[in-house]
Amino acid sequence: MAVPAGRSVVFVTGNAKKLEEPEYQGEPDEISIHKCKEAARQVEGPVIVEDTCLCFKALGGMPGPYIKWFLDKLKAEGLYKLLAGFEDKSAWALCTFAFSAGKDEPVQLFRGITEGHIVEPRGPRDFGWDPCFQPEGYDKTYAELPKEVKNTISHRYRALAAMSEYFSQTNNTSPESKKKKPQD
Ligand SMILES: O=c1nc[nH]c2c1ncn2[C@H]1C[C@H](O)[C@@H](COP(=O)(O)OP(=O)(O)OP(=O)(O)O)O1
Ligand SMILES: [Mg+2]
Repeated sequence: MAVPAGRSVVFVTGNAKKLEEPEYQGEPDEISIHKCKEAARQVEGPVIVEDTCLCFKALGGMPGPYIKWFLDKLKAEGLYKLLAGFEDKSAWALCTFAFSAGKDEPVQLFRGITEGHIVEPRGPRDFGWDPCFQPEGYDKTYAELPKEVKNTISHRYRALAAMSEYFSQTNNTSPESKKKKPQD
């Protein structure tokens, strides 16, 4: 039976988790902005959120922000197999930090990208898609690289560096921090 024109359909559930569950969809920037605004609204104060995408060149950037669900269903092996029909195995990891000083304040984005290739999974399975991502210039996957190395080249490190650069500049321009700045 059709829904009469102009009437909306009410989703009835006693389970709040079902309403919370859907993750935002869209372009990575949009998702981060939305996620950050929602967090600032709920926290009613300054917030930082982060979103990570894994983008396959041959698939026009997909799975991108949907990587969590692809990984959940396909595991690292399946992500590699997804590219079986393509010669181009290149990919990039994108990390976006989003900061807002509070609800009704603008959202500032900080991005970090690491280029690489999708390979047959190698190394420990303790973090997400690390076993199937091999960063450019290395013959090891993120999972095989020591954490100290991953942490100097990763998408997240680069986004974090951009964010700390922003905050150090902001602090340097405030009169308070100028006073505290050590003499050089
Ligand atoms: O460096 C990484 N190396 C390997 N895997 C990674 C990395 N960073 C995130 N990941 C995984 C976690 C999740 O399966 C997906 C991103 O999803 P993403 O929405 O950003 O994270 P999430 O939903 O787990 O946490 P949040 O509550 O902050 O959204 O990629
Ligand atoms: Mg998420």
